[in-house]
Amino acid sequence: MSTPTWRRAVLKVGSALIAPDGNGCSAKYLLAIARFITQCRERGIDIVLVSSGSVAAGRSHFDFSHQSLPVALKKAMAAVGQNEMMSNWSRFFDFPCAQVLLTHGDLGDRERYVSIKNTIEALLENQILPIVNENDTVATDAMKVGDNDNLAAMVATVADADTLVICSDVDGLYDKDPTVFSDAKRLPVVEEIDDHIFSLAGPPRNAIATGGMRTKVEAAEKASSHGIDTYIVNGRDGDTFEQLLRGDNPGTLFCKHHTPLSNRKHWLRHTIKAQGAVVVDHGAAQAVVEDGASLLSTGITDVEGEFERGDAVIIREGDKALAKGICQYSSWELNYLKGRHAGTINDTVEPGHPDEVIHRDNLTILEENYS
Ligand SMILES: Nc1ncnc2c1ncn2[C@@H]1O[C@H](COP(=O)(O)OP(=O)(O)O)[C@@H](O)[C@H]1O
Ligand SMILES: N[C@@H](CCC(=O)OP(=O)(O)O)C(=O)O
Repeated sequence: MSTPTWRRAVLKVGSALIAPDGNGCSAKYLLAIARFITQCRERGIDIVLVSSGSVAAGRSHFDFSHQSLPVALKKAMAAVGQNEMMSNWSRFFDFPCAQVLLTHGDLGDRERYVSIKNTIEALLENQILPIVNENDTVATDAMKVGDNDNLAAMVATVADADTLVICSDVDGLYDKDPTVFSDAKRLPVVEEIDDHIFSLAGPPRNAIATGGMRTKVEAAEKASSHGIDTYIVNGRDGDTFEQLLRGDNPGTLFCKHHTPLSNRKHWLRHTIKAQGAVVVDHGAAQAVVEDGASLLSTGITDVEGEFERGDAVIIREGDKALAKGICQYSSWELNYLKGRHAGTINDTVEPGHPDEVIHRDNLTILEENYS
């Protein structure tokens, strides 16, 4: 029996595969995907499924035909459709499925992140298939991921997967949108995701889809920097899964980085959202980026936005975002402390509170080519 060399994979299935006609739940493409999931499990590969389709599944219960959906109605569709999407999946498996609904707010909070990690681990240990979606009912603009490609990459990180497979309605990333240009060519392998790769990725053409190719490349960037190989494949073509099971690449493979970021640095960089910024002078910028130092109050020239102790902020020099980290002081405290000598902090704000505004262990560099 041939086997891909995966240990644990996250499989993302887009709305177009759940509801090829734009609403309801169909078995048309899911049968082959479910078979693939079962075959992977039989080969000892753990699978976590990230499934879109709750809005499309719930759409048929509402008398609404306009193109643009009011937010409350979309959430209502997701609430009723989530149930149907879950039972649609369950009927293909003779093992139990678990519903896991997440928001960016959950993944961005370290305590909840660890709780999600432990829950997924416990489900997998007990041969239960976790089926993840965004919790659309509660997700607001401030706390949502917004698309399931990026959510799948975050789930791959939290689940400690080595492979992410994004199943869509195209064969992979092309040099231009193949649904518009008949001469578009597929890129079988992407070694490095740079601005050129992002420039190829366009929006979706399908009214029920959310992200298009752009969010898939964003997901691949998040995953590969965590040491996770990412495939974009065509979930409409049953042969895709035969090829994957043989260890072949039927779509586009985005290769993992060989020196991935640690779990914590990756979470800081790709999961937690910055609530504000601290602007620093040249000396502080050099110390943080080149010498790996913590950020002290002396080098801070300005504070932007309102944030609490423990929030993530961007460290900027002028317009350049240099780093992101967890700030040990609130914005109002920093407005008082900026430019002051670090040694005075304990006395002026709170005795015993650390001198570092952002400790180097809680900081990730965004601008590697600083000079
Ligand atoms: N360079 C590209 N290569 C492939 N597809 C592209 C590209 N640019 C834009 N697209 C569009 O992205 C779509 C896939 O994204 P989307 O519709 O959001 O799928 P899903 O519902 O699976 O998330 C394709 O059908 C295609 O129209
Ligand atoms: N959470 C939404 C899915 C959002 C989404 O990213 O959809 P898609 O672009 O089809 O993967 C739903 O279940 O309908």
